[in-house]
Amino acid sequence: MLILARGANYSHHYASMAASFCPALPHHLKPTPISRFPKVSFSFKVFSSQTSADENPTRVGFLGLGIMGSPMAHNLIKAGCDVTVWNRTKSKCDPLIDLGAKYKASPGEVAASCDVTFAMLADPESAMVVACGEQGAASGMSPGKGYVDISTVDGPTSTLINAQIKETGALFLEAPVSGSKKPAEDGQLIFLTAGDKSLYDKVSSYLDIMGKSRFYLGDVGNGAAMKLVVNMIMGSMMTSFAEGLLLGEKVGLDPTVIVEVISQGAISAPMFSMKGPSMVQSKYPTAFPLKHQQKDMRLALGLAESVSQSTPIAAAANELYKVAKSHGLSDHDFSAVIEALKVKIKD
Ligand SMILES: NC(=O)C1=CN([C@@H]2O[C@H](COP(=O)(O)OP(=O)(O)OC[C@H]3O[C@@H](n4cnc5c(N)ncnc54)[C@H](OP(=O)(O)O)[C@@H]3O)[C@@H](O)[C@H]2O)C=CC1
Ligand SMILES: O=CCCC(=O)O
Repeated sequence: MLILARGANYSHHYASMAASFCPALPHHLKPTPISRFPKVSFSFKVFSSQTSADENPTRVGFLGLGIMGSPMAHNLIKAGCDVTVWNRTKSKCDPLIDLGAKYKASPGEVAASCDVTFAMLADPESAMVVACGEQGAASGMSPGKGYVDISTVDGPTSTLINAQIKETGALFLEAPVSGSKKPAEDGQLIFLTAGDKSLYDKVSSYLDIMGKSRFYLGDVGNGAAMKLVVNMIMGSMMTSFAEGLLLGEKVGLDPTVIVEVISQGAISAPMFSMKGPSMVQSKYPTAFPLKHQQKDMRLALGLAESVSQSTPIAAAANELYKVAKSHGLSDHDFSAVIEALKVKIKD
């Protein structure tokens, strides 16, 4: 029997379910008060009252162990899941192997040895090659298995990967996340999923280990679109914030006070409060690399183009990210875009 429930009301039930097949759930994943989950959610969380440990996948693959993938895989291992990892740069697997993860030498071998495989890759190109390239995950897929791509990519890329995975008889779910390095470490990500509903149901307990909420959005492409819309807004907000800080400073205001004033008013946002103090000191410790934010602006502009939607603010913001990249700031946090506005034009 399927039970449909508003997310907030059934958090205890979810944690119990996760606990049922990931025995060593850490304290924060044990059944918790409902305050851990959003009070209002426009999505329904869906689960089956008949779900049991036996019906759930028990061997989990994880491909791509960068800033996000490493802590996400770490949380699965900490929760007692049977995790097999792969990363292009093998050394990034070592800390997880030390924690008990298994290792395979290619995405295809991971997929062949696991029931469900998650992938967290940099961009459309790497997501494609890891899923569909030689020795890619698709080469190890077969009926009964599932592939969950968490990377931020565009809808057309996701659709191509879906088609390749489906040809093997396996299921596909796109599941990009909102939330950055710290939420990934804390298991507080927001999953924006679309694709095979039965795979969504099958992996929901894993999503609940890595995240605080999840949305099922229907057909493949909707998760990617939601993620790109959110990140387009975020990228434009950051450039606007940077402009304001620099303008304020130039007219003699203390930028630290500007950050404080903003934090108390209608435009307060966690992003401004978290990143503002370090931006004021021209420090950009990387949580979300600037090159990925620029990639997301580019993909969002492509999405807008595909439906003839005007997005002039995002287009202008994208130019600043491009300038910042050309100044060698790709691997800094995306808040380093402020440096693009400090660049002096030579006489
Ligand atoms: N950081 C953040 O705050 C967030 C990021 N995202 C999105 O998540 C994804 C991952 O982000 P993040 O972890 O920050 O990025 P990182 O740059 O830290 O990690 C990228 C991963 O992709 C792998 N990779 C890159 N190119 C290739 C390739 N050609 N073949 C195989 N593997 C490749 C890297 O392997 P290697 O280690 O060998 O380089 C690494 O595992 C991106 O799509 C990003 O937009 C989403 C939400 C938040
Ligand atoms: O894609 C990156 C998102 C970063 C965030 O949501 O803080």
